Amino acid sequence: MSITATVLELEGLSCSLGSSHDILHDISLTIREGDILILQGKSGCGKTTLLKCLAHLNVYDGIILFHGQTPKSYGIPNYRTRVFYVPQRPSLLPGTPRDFLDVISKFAAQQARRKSESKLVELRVPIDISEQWGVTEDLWDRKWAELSGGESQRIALAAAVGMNTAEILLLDEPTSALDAETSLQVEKYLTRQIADRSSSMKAIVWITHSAEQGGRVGTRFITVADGGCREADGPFVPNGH
Ligand SMILES: Nc1ncnc2c1ncn2[C@@H]1O[C@H](COP(=O)(O)OP(=O)(O)OP(=O)(O)O)[C@@H](O)[C@H]1O
Repeated sequence: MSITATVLELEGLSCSLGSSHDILHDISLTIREGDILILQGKSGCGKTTLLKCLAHLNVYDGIILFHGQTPKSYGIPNYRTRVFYVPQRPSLLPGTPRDFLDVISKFAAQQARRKSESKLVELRVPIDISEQWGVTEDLWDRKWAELSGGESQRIALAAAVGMNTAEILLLDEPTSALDAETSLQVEKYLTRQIADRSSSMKAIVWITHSAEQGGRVGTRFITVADGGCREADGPFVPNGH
């Protein structure tokens, strides 16, 4: 029996976002190589809050370990290029997608230097991926705020996967603004990346409200409720339908 490597561990994670009660309370979870972990639950139950804790974007109590070390030990910007959060509404980001790519590429280049790799950071790759998903290159130079929801989702995802720095992708309803055909294309691309051993991407934590999508892409299924996480055998289908 092969033992799959642990990538990310949470121990006793709680988060209150400054309110008087915990939104998430004492969550422990292990994410392993090859996991596509589906996060489900009612609106407002804390799914995005959990994703943002994993990305070290929220203040939390408890421990997060990435390959056995804390996010701070990597330097937070470097950690965030490896545990990469793709927001539900990238349109709230400042500047243009190309500015975003420049920032990630600087961290990717630093990462490569640290590992003494000579690999060039190839900025064309994310643009080429987005073109496969129907986004033309000129949109990379528009302000995020001037893109449609679906355009900004595809561009943010293409940036996240195309830089080949992310080991864990944290996806917040990544296809909610896409048509069915493009959603399927994106799903196929992401699941292939996880199966491809030469890809840097080892696991995905994926929020979706669609049980069908969860069933197509997921390998593990977590329901967030009452501040905690419960693992199930399959996607959660509301009202048993
Ligand atoms: N910055 C904040 N400060 C205080 N409370 C917040 C903040 N952000 C979110 N909340 C609250 O935390 C709870 C969890 O929100 P969260 O966005 O994590 O839910 P969610 O499960 O992702 O919801 P949805 O499915 O609607 O996107 C909600 O009650 C929300 O109102």
